[in-house]
Amino acid sequence: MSLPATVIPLPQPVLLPVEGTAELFPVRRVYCVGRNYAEHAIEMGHDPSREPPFFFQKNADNLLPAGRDFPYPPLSSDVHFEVECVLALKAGGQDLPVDRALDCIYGYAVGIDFTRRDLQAEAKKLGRPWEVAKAFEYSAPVSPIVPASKLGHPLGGRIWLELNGKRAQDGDLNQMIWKVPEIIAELSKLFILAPGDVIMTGTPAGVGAVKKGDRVDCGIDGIATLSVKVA
Ligand SMILES: CC(=O)CC(=O)C(=O)O
Repeated sequence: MSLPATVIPLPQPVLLPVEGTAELFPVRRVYCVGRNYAEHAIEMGHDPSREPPFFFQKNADNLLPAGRDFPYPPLSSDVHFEVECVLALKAGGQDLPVDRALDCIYGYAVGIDFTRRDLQAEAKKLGRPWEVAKAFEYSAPVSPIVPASKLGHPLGGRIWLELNGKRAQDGDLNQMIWKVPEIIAELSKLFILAPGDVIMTGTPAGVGAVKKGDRVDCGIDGIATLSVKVA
């Protein structure tokens, strides 16, 4: 089928590499879970027993495929790393039951939710949205996606991040407050999920600032690793 003529060039699709194949994963939306690990909620000054996790979004074209440097963004002097387990969906729907949620997952990756913490603090103080802190250019480096057909659906696994070779974040996927099927079910109450959606599932404790020249290595044991230079 040929595409209709457009008045401006068509935006480029966002395509992520898939481990073990030359075929690519096309991205539709990027959802993120906030404060999904109790110790991270506490380090950010919140009580996880009183406030459940919540959602926010990044833009699809904020994803930065592996192998590229992360350019330090403008208008911030406090950019933080947050390592996360990333889900890539092959199916979606609305009001999905928890026991069908895993069927929606195409694969898993490790990613970083870079955050302009100073702008986030200001937004929180003023009751404003978080996009300026979260949804900026190149703010989400992500490893190649590993298909669940090869991996299965990991319930646990060490998730870690090293800054210049020193371990900063060290958690386990089994520490998530909302587990992966619950995240998908909760999100599908709010939005119609679809193939191509990507979900960043929250970060464990130990977040911290980067500066130009830093090297960030992160991974989820048994799933993927990712190395990013801050340029
Ligand atoms: C406090 C945050 O930046 C929220 C977030 O991204 C997370 O908890 O993960």
